[in-house]
Amino acid sequence: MTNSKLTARNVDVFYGQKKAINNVSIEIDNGIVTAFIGPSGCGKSTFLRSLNRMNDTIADARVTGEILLDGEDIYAAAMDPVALRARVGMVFQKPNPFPKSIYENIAYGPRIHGLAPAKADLDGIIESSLTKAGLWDEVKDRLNEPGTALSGGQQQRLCIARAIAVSPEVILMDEPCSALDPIATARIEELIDELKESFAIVIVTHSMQQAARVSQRTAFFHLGNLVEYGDTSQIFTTPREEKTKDYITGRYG
Ligand SMILES: Nc1ncnc2c1ncn2[C@@H]1O[C@H](COP(=O)(O)OP(=O)(O)OP(=O)(O)O)[C@@H](O)[C@H]1O
Repeated sequence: MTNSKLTARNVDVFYGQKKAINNVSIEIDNGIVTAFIGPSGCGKSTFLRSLNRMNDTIADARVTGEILLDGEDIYAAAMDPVALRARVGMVFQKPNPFPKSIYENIAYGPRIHGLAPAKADLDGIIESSLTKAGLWDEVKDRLNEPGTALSGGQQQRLCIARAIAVSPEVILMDEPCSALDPIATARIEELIDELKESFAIVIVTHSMQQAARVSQRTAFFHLGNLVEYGDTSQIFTTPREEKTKDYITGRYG
């Protein structure tokens, strides 16, 4: 019955003594885009990072509760965080290609994860990842040029191609369009819509218009709490909670 890819149960996240996420439980489904919205500082990015253990890289961050990927506890001792982050990939706010060629940006992941034993396999992964990210036609004749020489929107699509290259199951996107102009933003939004067929996608966004455009389900966070979670159309037309209503009508945030 359930199509749940990620399940969080009673998750708290602390930075030192400070609790940034309070008792969040949520199911994130396959085949759709889930948006996290809420005012600045409400914990959207913190919670997103707990879904692939990116918080492990922050010295005083601590996660309690349970997060399951296909029923498997991602915080279990047996879970390798590097392998986990290939399964649950991430795209950041600012495009961050490696200072290497377009080709090498994408080749890195498949190489370290042993996905491409021969050069032909790697070439195939590079082409298919760039194609899925909607960038192949623009870069196929310049794969040896630096990734950093691309436009901002192209760099972000390169970062999406890099995430796709290791065949993830989930892609987490933390405000992936905030550094992009409206045309590049529209291109990424179209891409997100196509990618949801193959991956569960979670996007943090400050833009309610963007959440309404790209997502099928929306989670509204406030002061570290998950206030309301439901179908995007319901959240934006008939929110159950007063706080959600205040936020979506622009009363605060
Ligand atoms: N590395 C950190 N160390 C200590 N506190 C942090 C750290 N990162 C975030 N916080 C705090 O945790 C809370 C949640 O921050 P977070 O960045 O997750 O919110 P957000 O909703 O994503 O905000 P924004 O929309 O502004 O990006 C805030 O009070 C923030 O100051």
